Amino acid sequence: MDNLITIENMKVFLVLTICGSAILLLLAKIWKFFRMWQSVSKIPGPPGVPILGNILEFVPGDLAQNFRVVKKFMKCGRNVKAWFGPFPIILIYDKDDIQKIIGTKQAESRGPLATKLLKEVCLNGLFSSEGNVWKRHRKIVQSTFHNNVLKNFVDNFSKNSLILTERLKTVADGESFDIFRYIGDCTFDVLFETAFAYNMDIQKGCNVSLAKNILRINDILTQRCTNPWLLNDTMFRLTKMSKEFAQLNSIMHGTVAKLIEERCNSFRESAKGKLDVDDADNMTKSKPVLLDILISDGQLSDYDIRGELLTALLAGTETTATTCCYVLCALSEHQQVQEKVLEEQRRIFCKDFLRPVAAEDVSRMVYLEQVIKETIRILPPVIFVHRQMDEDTLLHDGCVLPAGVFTLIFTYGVHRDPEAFPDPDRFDPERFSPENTLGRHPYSYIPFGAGRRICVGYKYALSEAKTILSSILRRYRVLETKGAVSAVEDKLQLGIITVPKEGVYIKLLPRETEI
Ligand code: HEM
Repeated sequence: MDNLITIENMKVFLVLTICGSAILLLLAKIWKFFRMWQSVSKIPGPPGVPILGNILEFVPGDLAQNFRVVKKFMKCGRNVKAWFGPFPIILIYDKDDIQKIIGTKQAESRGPLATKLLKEVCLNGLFSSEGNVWKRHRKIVQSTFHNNVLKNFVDNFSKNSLILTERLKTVADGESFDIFRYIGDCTFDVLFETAFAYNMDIQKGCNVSLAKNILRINDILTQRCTNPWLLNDTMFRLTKMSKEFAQLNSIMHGTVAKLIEERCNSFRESAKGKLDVDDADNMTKSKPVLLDILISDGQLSDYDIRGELLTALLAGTETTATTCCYVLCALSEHQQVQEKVLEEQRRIFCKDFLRPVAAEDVSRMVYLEQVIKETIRILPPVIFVHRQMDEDTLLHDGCVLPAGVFTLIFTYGVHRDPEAFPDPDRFDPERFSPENTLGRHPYSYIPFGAGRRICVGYKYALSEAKTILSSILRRYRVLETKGAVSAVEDKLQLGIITVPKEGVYIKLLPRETEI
């Protein structure tokens, strides 16, 4: 009997303990949510409806409309909150707060959501890794983008740009056409050659489906990132897109793994030693591609190398193509700027005006670089830099950004700050002249992000964009289109990359036909 009572008591005790712990856990969660809610509520934001918050303002699938909605939110303050049901999103535009958020050591994390979404494609690549894995990879990958390596790539940028200018002959008749398709193919060929030493020849009509796959993967990732329902794995698995994504991803991984294996075998057979990127002479002689340096470094497994190169494919093709398209669009509206770019090109190329771009030419294209910088101030190819803080952060207005909250630094808004850029809607490349750049707040211009996770490929991107644009502009004149920039701006998409779904339309004429 005594035993029975003890067992009964034990059962009751156990049930009470479990229930008590569950209640305590629930109370702790409610308390944490309440504290977060209290802090977030003090941040200005658009009025929402009870429970759903601002979710109804967004139209699923209409990324251009959603971009307009976020632009409207900017009117609420320098930092803005929006509620997606019980989940807040904080949009940060204030440059001092950005400095606190991405300029600090604890701001290395893009958070679990972004990491999870990108991991399937990018594995442990820089985009989707965190903590010590990211630190180790960043050091290695950064060395592959050394100046001694990049300067060898200009010949490749130039070779592919010349193929591009040949292709443009068929459409340069003064009629409007979508330039994105042409430049996009060029940036794919460039990346496959400079990363894998593999000639995809997408511009010549080969492997076109591979390029399409990569664009579609980016597109599906964008849809998931911007549609709260699709962020959930179970909901996503119920869609047709999920199967398509798995199929495309597996094809892309298979192709990239094969390219890596082939290059690894030939590299290891040739028994080349470790490539020292600081040794300029050796780099000029051996002309390594990104993959060679990763293999020779020996610290990353083939699996990790695959992740890094897939990341480069995703991060470094559409972004650079978009940049070039936006510049051509800006030049179509600002003819006097186009003329000034051409004057610089005449000074650099003189009598041999149509020769290929060489590495030394790129650093002399100072005004073209100003034009690129001003274009991606007004039309940034990547509009968000995403972070999730480990600790609470005090913002400039006394509000608190709670740890763990989904935080988006809205590049588009940052670049329209009249304190840093007076009359911010006006296109003026002089803003980036050496004198005018002096003293500007370091976090007021962030097309490539900032801080420890700043874009690892930004010098590569600028050098490639200058080569492509120089090759086009010396052969073709971009015809005037009034209001071209605002037409593109109106169709920018709220996605990973902003390029309008319908493309970027310009009109070209060969320069030799000009009177
Ligand atoms: C104009 C073209 C480009 C733009 C506008 C751009 C923009 C960006 C931005 C905004 C970020 C996020 C930075 C942050 O979180 O602070 C980023 C990250 C990154 N970009 Fe780029 N990018 C461009 C070209 C490239 C190219 C050509 C490559 C490589 C070939 C590349 C590779 C990467 C990688 C690997 C990261 C992740 C860095 C990390 O988390 O450590 N990007 N880029």
